[in-house]
Amino acid sequence: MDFRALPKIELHAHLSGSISRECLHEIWLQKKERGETSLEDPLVEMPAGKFDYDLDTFFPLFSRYIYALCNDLTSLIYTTNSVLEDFQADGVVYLELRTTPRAIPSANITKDDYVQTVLDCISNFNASSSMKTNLILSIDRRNDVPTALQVVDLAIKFRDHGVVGVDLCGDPAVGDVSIFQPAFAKAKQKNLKITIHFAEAPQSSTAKELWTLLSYNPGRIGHVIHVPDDVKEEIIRRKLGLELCLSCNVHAKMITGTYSDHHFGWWRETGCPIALSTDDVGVFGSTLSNEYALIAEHFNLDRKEICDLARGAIDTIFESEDEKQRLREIVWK
Ligand SMILES: CNc1ncnc2c1ncn2[C@@H]1O[C@H](COP(=O)(O)O)[C@@H](O)[C@H]1O
Repeated sequence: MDFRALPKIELHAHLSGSISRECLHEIWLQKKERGETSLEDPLVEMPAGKFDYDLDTFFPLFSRYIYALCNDLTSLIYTTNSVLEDFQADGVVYLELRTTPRAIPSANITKDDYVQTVLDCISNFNASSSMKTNLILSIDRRNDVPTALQVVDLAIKFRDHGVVGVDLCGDPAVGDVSIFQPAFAKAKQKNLKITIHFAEAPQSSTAKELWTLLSYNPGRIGHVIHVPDDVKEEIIRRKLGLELCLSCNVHAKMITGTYSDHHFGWWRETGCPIALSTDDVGVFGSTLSNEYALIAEHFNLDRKEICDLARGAIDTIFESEDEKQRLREIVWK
């Protein structure tokens, strides 16, 4: 089966984590030539073939390196366009990209400018391509309440310009998620969709945390690894959309075992819509077409089952019935 040609839906991709190493290298070369960076070459910092980032080494990669390199308007535009091109080249027909609004004071960029710039790239790309992209704004678990509310306010401000929802992401070892209640309540009240990183690591999977997150009424949840039985029952009862990221979970050792041990096998039987997703293709190196190939190989899915899986994700997109209909016509049966 040609997994690249298979029309696919990607619902869990972090913008900064989706930038290819080649793209980071190009940015670095340009800055180096202009004497604007003392950072190490991305191809040395993140060597080709190295994907074994775990949760301890993964998050600092952004705060210490990728954000330091992509720190002006030119690099934000260049990397966003490159990410969009990469998803389209991989056969993605509908993309929900997510990003954490980031102010870059050294370049005079506010969070508002950041979101506006990413949306401009998306809107230009949408106008000239068959792939449709929407944006989700992420709250980071490290945020305080005012910062989280600011993310929701930006999502409200830009909702008619391509923002469809808000996300909760970031290092699962950090933060108390119960403080975000006002932010998610406001998002819900304004009819924004909600997706949440859910039970990613044992320390972020206490009953208290998971029931608190479910009380925010997410339409989808991501990763969904360390889930106790009563919470599983509730997820199935609500038929929540599940964003499952196979290679990320294996490379980062977030699951025990390997591909064939992934909880995709368990959730598959539950009737919850599943969107196979890449999470951070720039870091973990597995495109969405490769994720489908891995699922087919390790769970023995035939062509019809793969097409059904790809089609199933349509039900859980944060978009209109018209867009769902467009996708139902182009995703293979
Ligand atoms: C293991 N998977 C994950 N779990 C939790 N948060 C993740 C993540 N992968 C990425 N991020 C979040 O997304 C940011 C980078 O993209 P943006 O700058 O927002 O575009 C990271 O800093 C992290 O907060």
